[in-house]
Amino acid sequence: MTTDKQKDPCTQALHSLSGDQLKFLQNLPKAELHAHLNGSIPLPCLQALAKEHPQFPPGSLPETIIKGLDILSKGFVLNDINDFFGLFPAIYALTSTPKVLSSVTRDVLTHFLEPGPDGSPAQCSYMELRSTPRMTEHMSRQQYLIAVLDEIEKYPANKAVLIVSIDRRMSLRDLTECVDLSIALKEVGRRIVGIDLCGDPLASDMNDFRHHFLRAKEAGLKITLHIAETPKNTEEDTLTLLSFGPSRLGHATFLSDKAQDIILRERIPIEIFKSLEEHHIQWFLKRDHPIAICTDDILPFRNSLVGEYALLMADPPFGLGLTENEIRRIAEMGFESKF
Ligand SMILES: CNc1ncnc2c1ncn2[C@@H]1O[C@H](COP(=O)(O)O)[C@@H](O)[C@H]1O
Repeated sequence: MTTDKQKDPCTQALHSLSGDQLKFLQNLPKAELHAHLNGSIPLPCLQALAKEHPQFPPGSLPETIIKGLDILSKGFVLNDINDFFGLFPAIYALTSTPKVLSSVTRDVLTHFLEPGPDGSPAQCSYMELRSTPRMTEHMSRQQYLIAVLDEIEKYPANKAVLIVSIDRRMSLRDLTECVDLSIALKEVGRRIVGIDLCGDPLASDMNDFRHHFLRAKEAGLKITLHIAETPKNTEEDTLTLLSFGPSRLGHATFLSDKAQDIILRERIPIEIFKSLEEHHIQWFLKRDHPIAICTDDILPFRNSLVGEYALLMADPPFGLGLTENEIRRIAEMGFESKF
């Protein structure tokens, strides 16, 4: 019988490595450029939070949270992107106050930037954490951003920075507020380096968002965009997003020839998650195009940055069987693509 754990591609790849190979990957300096805060909370931290949540005394957890935690603890399998977005209301119900948000931000930064509980080296030495400012009954979007920034800024600037995510499902009013806040906080010296576009890949007409992304760019913020994430994303949508002048792209999986030409010509680095998108990593590598290996959401996907690198190193069928030199070069590309 195979367990869920054995089926997970990162775990399989890690298990297939020799001790020396694992050590090489653990000690390799790595940058994490694409991790969503609420998708990156280590599962045990979220479970502990549900147990001792100030808002939910024992026995009073709402059904949606219980169900969401159950799916996350069994391991989520990505078949339909809408099932994926359906997981977040349960997580959000647990991270709706500034205090809890600070605590989960600390947990995420600890997971990535501090040595592991078994004494293994930190997953990475530089992290661009991203998150969508969320207004709840307990906090404004500004309070949200300040809670996250206060934790990030406990680390030196060469270790941790924030990218503000804009959700494609946002109203223009909320989008305006998020961009205004990002610019204002950057201007007073807070550590926001860029703006991201995320959320349901098919929502909204991106022509309506262009003006706000250009405003952010003019204020010195870099732009990264989730782009061509599903086969249903149209060429028109992809070309509209490319017209924003992004400095990096997330996923970029289902590209038309025209979009590919622009991305290759402008050498726009791609943030890649191999466990999800095995087929196209080789395509970019063959063309010597800059990529950055990232985790995206370790909470539902049960991956890790070292696990993603193990997928590069492990021999087929568990990985791509790349050499140490090739992997070292890929890790360097991550640092070269930082904001
Ligand atoms: C699988 N790939 C993906 N594609 C698009 N958007 C994604 C995503 N993974 C995560 N998010 C976005 O990040 C939010 C959670 O983190 P924050 O609340 O911002 O910290 C999700 O609600 C979703 O909008």
